[in-house]
Amino acid sequence: MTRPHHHGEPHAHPAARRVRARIRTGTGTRTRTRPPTPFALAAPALLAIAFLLMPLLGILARTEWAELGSHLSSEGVTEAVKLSLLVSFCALELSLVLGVPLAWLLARVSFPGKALVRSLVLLPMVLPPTVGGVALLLGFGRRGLLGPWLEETFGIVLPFHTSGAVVAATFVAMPFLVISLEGTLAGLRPAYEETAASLGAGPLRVFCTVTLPLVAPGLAAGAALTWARALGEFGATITFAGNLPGATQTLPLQVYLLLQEQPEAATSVSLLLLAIAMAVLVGLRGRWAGTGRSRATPTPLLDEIAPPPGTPDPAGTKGISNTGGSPADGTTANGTGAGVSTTGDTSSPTGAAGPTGTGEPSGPGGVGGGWPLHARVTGFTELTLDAEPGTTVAVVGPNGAGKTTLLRALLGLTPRAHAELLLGELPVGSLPSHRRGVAWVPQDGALFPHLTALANTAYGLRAQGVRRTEARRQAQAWLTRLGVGHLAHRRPGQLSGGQAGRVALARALAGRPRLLLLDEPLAALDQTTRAQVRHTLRGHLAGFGGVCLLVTHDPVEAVSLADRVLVLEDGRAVQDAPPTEVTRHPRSPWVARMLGRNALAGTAATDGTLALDAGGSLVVADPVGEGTAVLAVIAPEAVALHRRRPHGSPRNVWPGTVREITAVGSRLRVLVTSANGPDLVAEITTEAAAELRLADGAEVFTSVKATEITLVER
Ligand SMILES: Nc1ncnc2c1ncn2[C@@H]1O[C@H](COP(=O)(O)OP(=O)(O)OP(=O)(O)O)[C@@H](O)[C@H]1O
Repeated sequence: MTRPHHHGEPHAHPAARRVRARIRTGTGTRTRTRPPTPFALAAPALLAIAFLLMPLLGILARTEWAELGSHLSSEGVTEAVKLSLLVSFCALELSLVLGVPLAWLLARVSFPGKALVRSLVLLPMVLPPTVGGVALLLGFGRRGLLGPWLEETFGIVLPFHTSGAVVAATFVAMPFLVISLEGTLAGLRPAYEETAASLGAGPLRVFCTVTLPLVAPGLAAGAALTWARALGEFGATITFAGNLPGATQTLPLQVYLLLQEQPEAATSVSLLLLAIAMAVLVGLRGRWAGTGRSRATPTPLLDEIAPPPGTPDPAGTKGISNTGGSPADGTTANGTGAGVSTTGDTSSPTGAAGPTGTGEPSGPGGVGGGWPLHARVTGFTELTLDAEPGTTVAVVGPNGAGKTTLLRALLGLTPRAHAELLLGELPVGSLPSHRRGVAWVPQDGALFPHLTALANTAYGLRAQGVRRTEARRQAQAWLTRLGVGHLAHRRPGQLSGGQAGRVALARALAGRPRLLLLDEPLAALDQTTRAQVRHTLRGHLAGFGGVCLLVTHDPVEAVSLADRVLVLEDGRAVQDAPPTEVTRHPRSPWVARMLGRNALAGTAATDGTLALDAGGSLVVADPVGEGTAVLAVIAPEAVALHRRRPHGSPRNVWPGTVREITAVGSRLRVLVTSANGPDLVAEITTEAAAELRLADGAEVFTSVKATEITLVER
């Protein structure tokens, strides 16, 4: 073998060996040769490391280890330690109280001057702390802007008081918390919070039960860093709060003092602060600035099979993950509440109780007790939609047609379209999303990763004020009904995609919505599984008493699950009809093709033929009025293929080339493109294909009988 080998060459240059990186891959470890590091970069980089290391080594070298104990236990130092702990923890608390809402504001709310506010947050990080101290004096000092008012109204004098040290430490340390948390919040998938709102949770509840637990690891990292920074604060403290033993003389100030009187003791205290700072940094391992790290990997919805090996951990358990958060149970907040309210409530989705009034999962025909839908949507998507209770409407259309925009408009989650929405007698279009009673199951389910399947399912009921035990009982019943009752205590990360999908559906239905929005519930499934799950889903939808809108790209799903198919194109409804009607008379080339039909757009000509928009003409059996714009729909089975030009009755015949052959069950679909005629898909038997010796690139003729062409007015 002549290939140069990389392992263990006896004569390889050591430097060359050094620059080889071992790369871990899914299948093992392989070596790759990196370009050598330029000396001009490596040398100053090493110098920088030495520069940073030297002072630390200095402390270690000069520490009198034998005296360390006595230095650290001296009265002044222990007093300073206590004070430092008090000040740093108070500063952390204040930073949390003020900084968490500020981070949320920066991450979630658009307002003018946001960039300026962000700069203001960052300012204490770059400002010399002594300048910060001066600024604090001028703001909160006795002769500052706010100082006299604080003193007169509350009797608070910050300088020379421990509270002053807390203010100084908060001023310099809080930015670390805000920046860290803002990054984590910005990386959180909005689907979790949006789904929580669609289940009836108000913004504060969503923040406390979904947002905070999901960003807990990022928050903890930011808090640790903030605390460490507050503990080490010196410049602003001494300038603003003074150096008063027992009141404001914290550890860093003590170090400064000791340096003049007792340098060895100063070294010992410095070592203590250094050890604490190092411990915090090692504990965080660079996690604090982790923008976007708290993303949980979405799980495919309604997938019956386990995710394939190598699928990223759905719980997002690596790095700063969502699962590391405190297990805030979505069912613990909120007190007694309204329970299941019934009539007259125009603002709460709890009006949608089941006919039994118990909110118990009911059999087919009864979850919502019947909520007809009337929606008038304006904006990017423009349409009017009316549907009787229990109707499932499949929303189909090409990419970018406005399907998601329609769903988000009905949820009140997009400024791009507005929906006047009437559910039963209730106008909900002007209500915030959590008060509409519109449940949404996004494509990946968006189960809250920090809650069990049971708590996920109970979430909507709890948000609507149902008591904890009752909510859990109903949630368990829903899970059981959807065949996942035995998985109630598992977290989403421990569920297969299909199981997670069922839980997501149970969660949406348990919240007793008046309108159910499903976004491609079967998209992630393989064909066989899809058929099984479609059957199950049909059963569950039959039991839903509201209207269900189901976005799909799958024609079989649209036709088999829905009572109506709404075809969207460019934000407009081009057809809204029962599946049989859409299949027989598709009103747009796109939907015809989606349903496996050939669709040729054209205009009726004087001689009874059809002038095709793409060029050429078509002989039809039943001509329509001259000038009428129509769509000629041709089933693939009606397209015949020939090796030689067919003779005989007047037929539509075009020469073409075979471009693609795909198997559909036991038959073959053949795409034939033509320079002088339309591109057509023909469906033929495998025997016929063999007889014609069809292969990619084969020259053939396509023919269509005039009687096989259905004309649909456009
Ligand atoms: N936030 C946004 N700002 C501006 N344009 C947007 C925004 N979201 C979507 N669009 C645009 O609006 C149109 C409709 O988008 P929408 O997501 O509703 O389509 P869709 O039918 O759901 O498509 P797909 O099948 O690809 O999911 C697209 O042209 C899209 O580029």
